[in-house]
Parts: sequence; structure tokens; C-alpha cells
Amino acid sequence: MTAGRPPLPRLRVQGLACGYGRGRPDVLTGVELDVEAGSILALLGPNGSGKTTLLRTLARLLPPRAGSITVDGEDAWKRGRAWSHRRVAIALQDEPQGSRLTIDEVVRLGRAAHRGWWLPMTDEDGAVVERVLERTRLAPIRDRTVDALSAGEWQRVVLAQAMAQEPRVLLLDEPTAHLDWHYQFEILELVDHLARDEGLAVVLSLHDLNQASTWADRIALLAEGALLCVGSPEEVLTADLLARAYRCPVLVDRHPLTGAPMVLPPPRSRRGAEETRKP
Ligand SMILES: Nc1ncnc2c1ncn2[C@@H]1O[C@H](COP(=O)(O)OP(=O)(O)OP(=O)(O)O)[C@@H](O)[C@H]1O
Repeated sequence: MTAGRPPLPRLRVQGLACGYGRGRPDVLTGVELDVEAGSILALLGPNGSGKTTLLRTLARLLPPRAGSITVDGEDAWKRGRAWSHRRVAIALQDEPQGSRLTIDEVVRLGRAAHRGWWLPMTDEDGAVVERVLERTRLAPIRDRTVDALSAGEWQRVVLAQAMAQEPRVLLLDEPTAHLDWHYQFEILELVDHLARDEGLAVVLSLHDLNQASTWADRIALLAEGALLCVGSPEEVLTADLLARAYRCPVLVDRHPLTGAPMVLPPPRSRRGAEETRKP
């Protein structure tokens, strides 16, 4: 009988260890995470704490050293790569590195997850690509080659390609890096819509603690080779936990309209202020 049993989370990570190369220490161990359909989990942590490594492992780009990753209850590493690509999409920070492909072509590559590399695009594939280009505001510049884009434009292209995969789990590595204030808001609003209205489970790494507070349902704080804490923004964004993870003092206040935690830098030290004033 399954009656009364809670539904499986869309993404479940149990006892995961990840890292690079034989003989090298694990980057992360003992990672336990559940991400529900329709929700956003933010990964926070200092430089080098393993956010990208975890995202790569979840996307099946890096084999786990221990533990399991399941999508809707099925082990992503026991199923084939194609099975995984139809369910899990990742938008990484990697540069286009001189590619002469156009934006349109790069976004179309996202459809290969569904039809294979060798089959022509169907009308349905074309319709998905059109929709994604419109939603990421890339349609007017779709014929530009990706080697001549600003960092912010490229950021939107990698998100568009991941959206074209029509995944159930969307993994985003620092999706707001390089974006101006307007596009940061626009991208996070779009990601929010993909989670709330289309039921995707979203995992995204961020450096902006206040963006995590505003947009994430849950936050996983990484430090010292493990998850320091996983919970709601209120549970994770505390002065003690943040000071321990980032090894510097922070102030935590409340957003005047929403009451969500807002993280502020502490006042400049007197010595620092005096040095700044020196001629
Ligand atoms: N390809 C690689 N080969 C070997 N080690 C790597 C590789 N990529 C990252 N690392 C190491 O793994 C650790 C975690 O790096 P990772 O990029 O996952 O951290 P991060 O939290 O995403 O950092 P940042 O905030 O700076 O982007 C670091 O010590 C890094 O040097």
C-alpha cells in the first residue's frame, strides 16, 4: 500500500561524496538533499566550497564517489546518459571559447536531449526553441555568433539552452553572475516561474546571500567539505552560521516589506576608515 506515503521529492541526494581525480581528497562528503518539484534550493558557500562540483555531479558530468542521486525515485547513475539528459539540465559558467555557432544554434542543441544528435528538428522542437528565445529575450539577437556576446548575454544563452531541454530538474551555476540589476531580477523571476508554474525542481548556486533569501525556498550552506546547514532562509542565514562559513562577520537584519533575512556588511573598522582618509 502506498496510501498516506508522502510523494517522493523530485531530486533526492543521499550520502553523496564528490571530487576529482584518483587519489585526491573528496571535495564534499555526506551530502543529503531533497528538492521538491516546484521549489528552489540555493547553494551558498565560499569560493572553492564545492558548489560547482556538486552541480556537475548532480548533472552526471562527474561520477559520484559515494552515495546516490535519484530523480523522481529513479537512480540517475543507473539509468543511461540520455535518460538523465531528458530530465536534468545544467547551465554552467563555461565560456563559449571561440565558437562560431549562433545563439539560435546553441539553443537548438538543447533539443538533442529529446531527439538525439542525428535526427532533424521536429515542429515541436522548433516551437520549444521559439518560446525559449522569446522568454529569455534572445530572439532579436538570435543570429549573432556566441563568440561575440557580452558575459551577460552568454549567461542568458546557457539558461536558454537548458530550458530548451525541458527538464524536470534545472541546475544553474551562478545564473546572476555578470548580469546587471535589471537582468538579475528578470532571470530570477523567470527561474521562479519555471519552478512555481511549471513544476521544475531548481538548484542554483549564488554568491549573493540576499538573492538566496529572496528567491529560494531552502538554502544549503557549504563549507569545510560538507553541508554546514540545510533549511529555510531563516534557519540558514544567521550571523553565526554565515560567519563560520565565510570566516568574516556579518549583520543579519530583516527586509522592511517581507521580513525575510537580509545580510549586511558590518561597519568599516575605525582603522580601515582612517587609512582610507589618508591623502
Ligand atoms: N576540474 C577540476 N579538477 C580538480 N579540482 C577541481 C576542478 N574543479 C574544481 N576543483 C577543486 O574543487 C574544489 C571546489 O571547487 P568548486 O569550483 O566546486 O567550488 P565553488 O564553490 O563552485 O567555488 P566558486 O564560488 O569559486 O565558484 C576547489 O578546491 C577546486 O580547486
